[in-house]
Formats: sequence, structure tokens, C-alpha cells
Amino acid sequence: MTTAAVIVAAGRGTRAGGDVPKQWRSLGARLVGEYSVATLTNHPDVAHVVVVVHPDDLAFAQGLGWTCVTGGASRRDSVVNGLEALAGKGVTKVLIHDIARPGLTDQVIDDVIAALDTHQGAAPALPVVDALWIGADGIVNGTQARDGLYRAQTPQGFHYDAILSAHRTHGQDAADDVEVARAAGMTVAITAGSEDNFKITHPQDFARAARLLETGMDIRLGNGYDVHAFEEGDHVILCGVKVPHTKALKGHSDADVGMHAITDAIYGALAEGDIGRHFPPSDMQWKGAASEIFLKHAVDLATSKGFTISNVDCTLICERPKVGPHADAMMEALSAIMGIAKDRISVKATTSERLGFTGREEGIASIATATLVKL
Ligand SMILES: Nc1ccn([C@@H]2O[C@H](COP(=O)(O)OP(=O)(O)OP(=O)(O)O)[C@@H](O)[C@H]2O)c(=O)n1
Ligand SMILES: C[C@](O)(CO)[C@H](O)COP(=O)(O)O
Repeated sequence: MTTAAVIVAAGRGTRAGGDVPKQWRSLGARLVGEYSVATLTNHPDVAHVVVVVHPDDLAFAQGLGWTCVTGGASRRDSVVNGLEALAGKGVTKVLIHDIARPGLTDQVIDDVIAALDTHQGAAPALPVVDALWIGADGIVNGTQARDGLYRAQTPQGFHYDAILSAHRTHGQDAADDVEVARAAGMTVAITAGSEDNFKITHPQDFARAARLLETGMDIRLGNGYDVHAFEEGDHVILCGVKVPHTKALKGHSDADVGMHAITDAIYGALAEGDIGRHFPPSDMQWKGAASEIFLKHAVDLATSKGFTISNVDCTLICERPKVGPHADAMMEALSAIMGIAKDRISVKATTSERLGFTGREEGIASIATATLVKL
């Protein structure tokens, strides 16, 4: 059994308003669209994820590391393109999901996948609990029995060959993929939906999604501190940038004191020890190593545990060299290594007013803080 996911993201989000389509707006530390893509990509039972995007967004979405195809004029057209892109990959079950539902949970996915063992289709939904009225011009002029009525969600799951064939032959638009499946004679089971798995549709839904993140998120703060002594030399490496100086920094690796503090801050937030634990100084293979190896390892470890690095703040403590003229290049270098936006990285410096070992220019110290977020 191979399960894949098609995430439709080619809509323009006209009802949600804003300068960019809703899936590209910020929500906490990420974009709206990144949440459900991450949830499905990290799900142990999902082998392939295809994101269907508008042609104008293709380069941007690919830049996020997603596997993408372009969508069509309607949601159903986009679904068809996503399903066709999975042909030949041995997919047996497929989950079709709206990118605009960032609150998707593993439990919702698990229930849909499990139900596909006994049904051709399965989709999450919530029973309607409020009374239903029929109204016109602001006046109630009838009621509608709510028994047996459900609010449909995604991901809607199907046997892959059956839903591909159903979509290929469905000659008209449809509210969702369950409608297409049923029109082809497939039975669709109802699985448990989640109030958190709502679709961002209108402007006020962003505030609801933000509240949801605040209650469910795991926020970690870590700090790092490092010191390297000066020795003979003509430059130092600070936060990935070569800075000319009258001395060099002494160390087993390239002695990038700033990058070491940031790396330790990330390990600290993860409760994963420090650089020395992952890259022992007794191990000769790290002699003279570029410190970006250590930083990348810490970032990858955070990612593998489901965390996003929200920001890092690093202070270099030295009389000389002057850091200010190089700070922008340092933030640029760290941004490239860590894969996070430059405006989430701060590099600054202070002297110690000629006090202590930094004041006597015997070495450079650095402190750093990192915030990690898991939703
Ligand atoms: N041509 C389209 C239209 C919609 N969708 C996707 O279908 C999902 C559900 O649609 P909806 O909430 O209606 O999104 P939009 O079409 O973007 O919103 P609006 O109708 O307000 O423009 C969204 O993930 C949307 O990106 C799509 O992939 N291709
Ligand atoms: C598929 C769907 O999310 C099920 O609730 C919904 O029908 C798609 O959203 P739209 O607003 O109808 O485009």
C-alpha cells in the first residue's frame, strides 16, 4: 500500500482578501500553506506529496522545497492535475487536501487512511449541531432539520485508481471530491473531523487560526555561550564571514565563536547537549572544519523533530575587530546556512569597556539565543 497526498493550493483566496493569496500569508512562524504541507509530508504513512499551485506561484512554491504541479481554473481542475501527476508511482490510496486548512492533525489523517482499508472513499466531517434556518433578506422564513447533516472537511481519501477514473469522467464541477466519487458509484465513509481543521475562507479566520496556534504550539528557547582565544594570524571567521584582523582565533575547528554560540543555542532549545557532544574535539576529522557543518546539523536536528527556527539573536563581545561593517554579511551568511529569512536573524556586537579578557583583547566571546517553534 502506498499512500500519497495531493494538496490543492492554486486558488486566489478572494474571499480572504489581503495582498497575497491566503496560503502565502504569514501565520505564526510560517506561511499558512506550510502547515498542512509539513503535516502531510511528515506523516509516516504518506510517501508522496504533490502541491498544486497557480502558475504565477510555481517558482516560489518550488523554492520552499515542495514538489509542485500547476493547477487549473477550478478546484476540481487542480485536483485532476495533482492526481495525474501521481500516475505511475504505484500509489494505492490518495488524500486530497485544501492547503487553506492549516490545523490538520495526524489523528484526522490516520482515521481517513484506516477507513480506506474497508471503503473506497473516506472523508472527515463534523455533524451540524446548530439549528438550521432558511432565510432571505435578513428574515427567517423556514427551518431545516439538521439530522444527518455534516460539514465536510479535507483530506478526502480514496482508492487512487478509482478517484482518478472518477475525475476523468466527471463532466462538470463539484463541491468536493466526495461528490465526484459518489457520482461514480463509490461509497464514502465519514470519519471524525476536527474543529481545528477549519478552512481559512474569510478575513476573520486568520485570527482564529492564530489563536489555535498559540494554544497548541511548543515554544523552546535556548542559549549558547562560547569563547575563543586569539593567536597569531591575519583574520577571524565570525558568523560565517572572513573578517581581516591583526590576530586569528584559536580553535579545533575554524573557531567561529558566533556560529558556535548560535549552534549551542539551538541544541539547548532541543535539550540536545552542545557542539562538543555531537562533534567531539577529540575527533580529528573536525580539525579546521567549517563551523557551518555544526550549525547545519543543529538546524537539521530541529527540523527532524518538527521544529521551525523562529529567530536567533547573537551578540559578539570584543574590542576589535569592529563587527558593525560586517553584520549584514553575517546575517546573510547565517540566513543561507540555516534556511530562514534574514529578518529573523540578528547579529550585533558590544565591547566590554576594556574590562576582562575581551577588554584586554585576549579573545572574543559570544552569546546567542534561539527560539524554536513546533505546532
Ligand atoms: N482553481 C483553484 C481553486 C481553489 N483551489 C484550492 O482549493 C482549496 C479550497 O478552495 P477555497 O477555499 O475556495 O480557496 P480559494 O479558491 O483560494 O478561495 P476563494 O474562493 O475565496 O477565492 C484551496 O486550498 C484552494 O487553493 C485550487 O487549488 N485551484
Ligand atoms: C472541499 C471543501 O473544503 C469541503 O468542505 C470545500 O468544498 C472547498 O471549499 P470551497 O469554498 O467550496 O471552494
